[in-house]
Parts: sequence; structure tokens; C-alpha cells
Amino acid sequence: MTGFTSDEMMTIAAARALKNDDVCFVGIGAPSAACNVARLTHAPDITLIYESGTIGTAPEVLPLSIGDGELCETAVTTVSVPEMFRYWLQGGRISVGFLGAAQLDRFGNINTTVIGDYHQPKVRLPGGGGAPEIASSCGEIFITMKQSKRGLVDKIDFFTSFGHGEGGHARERLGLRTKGPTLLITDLAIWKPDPETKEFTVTSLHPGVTREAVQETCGWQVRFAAGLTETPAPTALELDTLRALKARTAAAHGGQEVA
Ligand SMILES: CC(=O)SCCNC(=O)CCNC(=O)[C@H](O)C(C)(C)COP(=O)(O)OP(=O)(O)OC[C@H]1O[C@@H](n2cnc3c(N)ncnc32)[C@H](O)[C@@H]1OP(=O)(O)O
Ligand SMILES: O=C(O)/C=C/CC(=O)O
Repeated sequence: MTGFTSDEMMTIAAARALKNDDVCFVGIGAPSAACNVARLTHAPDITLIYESGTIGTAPEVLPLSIGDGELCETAVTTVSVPEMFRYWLQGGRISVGFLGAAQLDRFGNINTTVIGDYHQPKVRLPGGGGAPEIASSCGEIFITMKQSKRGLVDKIDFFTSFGHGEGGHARERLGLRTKGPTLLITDLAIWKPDPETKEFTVTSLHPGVTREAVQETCGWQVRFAAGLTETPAPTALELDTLRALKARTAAAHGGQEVA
């Protein structure tokens, strides 16, 4: 890729997935940058919600956590966390949840809890937080993460947030009425679940990315859609917006990087 990094392409492709009329529950980390680039470009009226209860938030800089005062100060309103979960999220009032993952399988099941054995972990990750409820209650789920063999795995070490289980109609069998993961945006490609099996399938390669590169950074045998396309490169507006947001954030946090 020239003129932009693969991380920038990922964030911008993720931002494009959001619509102006979405009500989006923003996961902390990589999704937060994408959601705010969407708000600052093509989706100025999007309602961004963070788990701390902040509704319609418009942060000038990316929050360090869901408890960052920036979210509350720029929100239309802030409700209690129980209200956020019980009334807004579980009440079906949120169209899309945007989550990150440390490990992901081909059916969109997410692990953010532990690598290795739960009782003797190799790596202790941040945990589920609200992500399991987000994954079951938002209308649909978008996921964004960088590709690697340790991240995109055949079997996740721990089921933190349910995607499509073992595939097919697993969600319906559990009584889940929401769509679950409908989109995965990585630093190399855009993936969508097969309508029947629900296995993530590559539908678009980012500029300059090969099928081999996608396979080499994925722990399962990758399927490519028949009508595979190329993701449009970032526009100058998208890149400028993302870079300015990152620069403002770094300045506000004394140079500290926020994903
Ligand atoms: C509303 C809500 O958001 S609820 C909150 C629930 N939590 C989340 O959703 C978190 C989602 N994000 C994740 O899971 C991310 O992968 C995180 C937070 C674990 C790491 O994110 P980043 O800091 O961007 O990741 P990075 O890839 O640099 O990894 C940092 C460290 O985490 C560990 N790690 C992350 N992923 C893995 C993995 N798949 N296998 C082993 N170790 C891992 C490693 O120790 C790694 O350090 P290393 O690269 O030096 O080995
Ligand atoms: O507890 C949670 O669900 C999320 C926590 C993320 C954060 O503290 O920013």
C-alpha cells in the first residue's frame, strides 16, 4: 500500500461500514477510532454510545477508556450503566455494536478473556466487560482487528462473546433474535459471513493485498467470495480526518497512543 498504512486502511474501511442513522455501541480500542472517523466524515448524525452511559457523544479526542470525561462532556446525555444495559441495549434500541477481539474464529466468536488454559493462562486479556451483552443485543455486530495467526484462529481459547457459534442457525437455536456478526474488517480485507454457513468469507481485498497474504495471517482455510472486489483506497478527506484525530488525541494525552 502506498500513501497510507494498513492500519489506516483498516480504520477507514471500518468507518465506512457505519451509516448516518446508525445508533452504534462503540467497543473500546480499535472500534473507537473507526466510529469517530465515521462521525467526522460521512455520518455526522450517527449516535455513538459508550458503555459508561454516554449517548450521542462527540469526543474531540479518542477516549482513554469508557470512563474518560471527554465522553460525558460531549454527550447529548449520560444515563446510568444499568439503564444503558437494561433499557437501551437489551431493549433493542441499538442498531450496531462495534467490537475488537484478541482471538476470533471463522464464525465470529470472540475471545477477549484469556490465552491458554483459563486457570493457568499464557496471557490474561482485558475480559468481556459489556461485550457479551453487546454481541447478543445489538441489531448486528461489526468486528475490527488486525490479522495474525494468533488472532484469527481455528478454535478460540475462551468464548467471551458469542458470534455464530458452530455456524448455521446456532443463534436462532439459542433464542437470539439479533443478526450477530455481519462484518469483519481487518488490516488486509473485508469479510462477510456466508449466508448459510455463517463462515466469514473475504469479499474485498485492500489495495495491494494478495490472497496469499490473507491466508498467511489466518489460522483457518480462507474462503474468497466469487465476486471478490478491491476496497477503495482512503480518500484525502478520510486520511486527513483520521490523522488529525490521532494527532489531537496524542497531544491531549501527552503523546500516549490510543488505539
Ligand atoms: C464495550 C467494550 O469494549 S467491552 C470491553 C471488552 N474488551 C474488548 O472488547 C477488548 C477488545 N480488544 C482486544 O481484545 C485487543 O486485542 C487487546 C485489548 C487485548 C489488545 O489490543 P492492542 O493493544 O491493540 O493489541 P496488541 O495486538 O498490540 O496486543 C497487546 C498484547 O496483548 C496480548 N495479546 C493480544 N492478542 C493476543 C493473542 N491473540 N494471543 C496472545 N496474546 C495476545 C499480547 O501480550 C500483546 O503483546 P505482544 O504483541 O507484545 O505479544
Ligand atoms: O468494562 C467494560 O465493559 C469495558 C471497559 C473498557 C474501558 O474501561 O474502557
